[in-house]
Amino acid sequence: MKDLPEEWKDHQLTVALRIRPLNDAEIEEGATTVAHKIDNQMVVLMDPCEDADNVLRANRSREKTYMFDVAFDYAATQEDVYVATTKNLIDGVIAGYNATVFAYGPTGAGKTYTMLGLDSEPGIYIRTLNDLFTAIEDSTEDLNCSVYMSYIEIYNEMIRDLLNPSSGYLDLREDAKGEIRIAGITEFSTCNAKEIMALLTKGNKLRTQESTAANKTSSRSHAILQVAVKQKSRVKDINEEVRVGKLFMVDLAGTERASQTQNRGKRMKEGAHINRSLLALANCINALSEKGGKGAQFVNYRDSKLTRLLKDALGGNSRTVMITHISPASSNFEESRNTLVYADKAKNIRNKVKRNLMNVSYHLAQYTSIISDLRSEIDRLRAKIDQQSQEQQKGEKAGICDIKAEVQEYSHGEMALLQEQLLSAFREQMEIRRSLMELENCNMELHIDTSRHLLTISDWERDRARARRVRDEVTEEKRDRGNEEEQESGPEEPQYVTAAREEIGPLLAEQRKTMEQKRELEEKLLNMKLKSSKIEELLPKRISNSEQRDILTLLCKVHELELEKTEIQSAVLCKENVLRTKDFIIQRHEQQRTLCDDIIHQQKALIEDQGLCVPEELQELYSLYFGELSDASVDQILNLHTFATNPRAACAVKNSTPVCPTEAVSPDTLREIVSDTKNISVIAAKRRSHLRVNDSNSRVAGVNLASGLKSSVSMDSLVSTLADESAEVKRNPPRHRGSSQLKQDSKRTEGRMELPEKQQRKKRSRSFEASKRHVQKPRQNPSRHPALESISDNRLVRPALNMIQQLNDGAGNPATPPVAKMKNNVSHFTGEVQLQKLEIRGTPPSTIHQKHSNVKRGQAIYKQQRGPGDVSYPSNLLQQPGNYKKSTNENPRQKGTADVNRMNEARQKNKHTVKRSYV
Ligand SMILES: Nc1ncnc2c1ncn2[C@@H]1O[C@H](COP(=O)(O)OP(=O)(O)OP(=O)(O)O)[C@@H](O)[C@H]1O
Repeated sequence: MKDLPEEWKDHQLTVALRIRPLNDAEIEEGATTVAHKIDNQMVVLMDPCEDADNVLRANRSREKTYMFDVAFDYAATQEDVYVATTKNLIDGVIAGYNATVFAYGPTGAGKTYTMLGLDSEPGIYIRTLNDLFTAIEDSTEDLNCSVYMSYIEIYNEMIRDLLNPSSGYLDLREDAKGEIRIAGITEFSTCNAKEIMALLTKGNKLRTQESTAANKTSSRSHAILQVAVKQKSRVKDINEEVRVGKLFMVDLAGTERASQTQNRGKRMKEGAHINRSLLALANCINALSEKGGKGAQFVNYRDSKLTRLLKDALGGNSRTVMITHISPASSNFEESRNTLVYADKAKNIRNKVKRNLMNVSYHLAQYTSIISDLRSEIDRLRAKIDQQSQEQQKGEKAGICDIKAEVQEYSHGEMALLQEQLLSAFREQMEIRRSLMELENCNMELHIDTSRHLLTISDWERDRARARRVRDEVTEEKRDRGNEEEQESGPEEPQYVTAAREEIGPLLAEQRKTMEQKRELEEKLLNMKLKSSKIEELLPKRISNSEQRDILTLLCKVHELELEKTEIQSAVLCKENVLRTKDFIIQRHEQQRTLCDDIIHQQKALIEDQGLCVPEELQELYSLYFGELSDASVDQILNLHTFATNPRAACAVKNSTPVCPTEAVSPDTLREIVSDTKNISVIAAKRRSHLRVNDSNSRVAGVNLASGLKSSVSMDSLVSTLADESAEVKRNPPRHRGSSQLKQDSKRTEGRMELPEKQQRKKRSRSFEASKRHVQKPRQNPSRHPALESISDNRLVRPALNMIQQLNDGAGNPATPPVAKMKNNVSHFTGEVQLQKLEIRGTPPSTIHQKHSNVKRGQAIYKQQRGPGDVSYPSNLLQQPGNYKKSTNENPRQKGTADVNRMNEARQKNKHTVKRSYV
């Protein structure tokens, strides 16, 4: 599958600037040109108030230069703008990436002109669609491609389908993956550019446009044209990959000042909505530019439907181009300056773009049903084979004449036809099963969404009830004191709760729809099963020769292999879930640990600044902490972890076997690892000695260190399993060993590794490696599990088809008995499946334990520092731990992010202090 260059994926928002020509009204009012393009990237904006005769040029600073990715002025044609901004997004969309182009700027600055254009000068919409279809036609890849188009407008914060206006106002919904969707939107599937143009024209006629003083054809809404290119392989397969690239083209309404547009009544209300949503957009741009797309600055997309819809385009998975528009006129100086400031900020936004590859995902519960179906199918086929063999034996006794007749009756061609029919019935069944699973997935997502909304509402209701209770109590008290005051009304329902209430209805309707579709598919599956059993009945009643029996056996085998594959996929899915959870835990621990580190560093600086004397026990903890958390120690532990997860390297060390230089772990690395192993043993021994000291001496501040160090004990056991040498270190805790001693130990180990008496183990280790290498195929997509990667190579029906192909090929070739060849294939295939099983391994929990122990230790030190001493801490420092433990009133959906944000913010605030003291 064709991929795009790396720079495409880590993408900085492309910002273009277009200065339109002065219009008649501006010329009439005597406006001068204040915005000039200097070169292809630079523009200058001059303040019209500047006095040209002032030789000292006191206002010089008001002449401001801006740099953009590309700049156009009145001389630029529509084609120039399209080629420089949008044309090169098309390849990406076809390759399965998202892209967005949006026109931004004040009213009358030329946004609609750029996006839609005129009949004689078509804009970006039409040019892009034309080129998109041409590119699809020219594509040489063997893919089934379909193009879907939708066109909506956001008018007064309401979404209207421009291709199906009768559908009323539509709702926004966030799916389980956090993607924003428009519920009930009409997506037209088209196969030619003409059709899509007709749809576009139809939609444009429906877009809300009015005349204002600033623009005769002012767009009163934001229009979003979405084109999705969906491609899948022509070969049907349960592991089939679907590639979906989406292109959003957005023509925003323009910012406007009531004085400038002279709007009243309805127009003014529209203007207020437009300004509000554009303000939300500007806020998002501000927040995103400050964090450069990476930091922890909270970006509030929820403030308007526009920002919710543009969430991916601004801060997510999309390559985005912003075409900013300004008027060159002096009368529009203020608008132009504001627009340029935002456009300048937007340049800092960074997006990570990833290909939208949807491996047809399977729901876990569905696996169970498929597995049991396949099992019963196998049992049935086996029973049939047994029965046929018995009958054959009887038949042999009955007489050879009957068999001959049957053989003639079922000629070779007929048998092949029956096989083909059986296999295609089986394929169709798998297809239906896949659709069923997709529906099940979809249903599950809808269910999760509904539950989440219900949770949001119930949380809010609970908070409101609590607030009401408190208010009632206060009112009661006031009344008792004779203070009769007007009763306050309760808090207003927040927007996200109202949105949740609104979204529940459509979600339930959607669920009913998917259930109905599921029922229909189940019926179809039942019919398919009946059909295949009828085909089987057509097979010869009595197996007349071994070839026929082998064909049945092979059919059985195909089912068995399918079953194994399904089981493997199911296991992978489970494992991925577990890994995802582990990742999350690690991430949380990492953040907590960093926070603890910062606090400890600050507290230590404070103690040192104030010249306080630290209890010996705390001092010991400090040295242990700084020693262990130094980068070197962590690297060693990580190395050890890598090493421990590599069975071959572990085996080599255990057996002191030299490793072949061509193999994955070089002797150097191995030596380092052995030395690391020993260093870690030393650390572990130190820990134990501290543990003993703490057990006997302390419990002073109620710090249960033992619990914090539990994981280090498990680390010890890991070390002892890996290297025999560590046992020696354990018996004799090397408290006084220096680094030179460690080096000697390491050399000794090296020497031992050269000993020849472990030849046999070495051989075993090599043969294991050979089998492993066979499994380790190059990874196409690093985000996928390697096992899944290799499974997708073994397509469902391909082995069966190959076998039949071989049967046909080998028919006329006496040198290659077809069935024997097929058997070979089957056993090879079975071997592959077994090796795939070997590939699926869990992640040893040592990483999590290690991080967990670091966090615990950080917390222990923190507690000791905060103990009953009389040190006065700065208030921001005292707030931190409380902050991240405290439960918040935020929307539960945002709670996790809010916690993380708070922690990062706290870290950010304290960073420079830490640097001053320690770096
Ligand atoms: N580059 C250009 N060359 C020639 N005419 C232009 C150019 N840009 C804009 N115009 C003209 O200026 C007028 C206003 O442009 P347009 O309607 O595109 O503005 P807009 O930014 O979309 O405004 P609004 O936000 O109010 O919808 C139109 O008559 C348009 O034809």
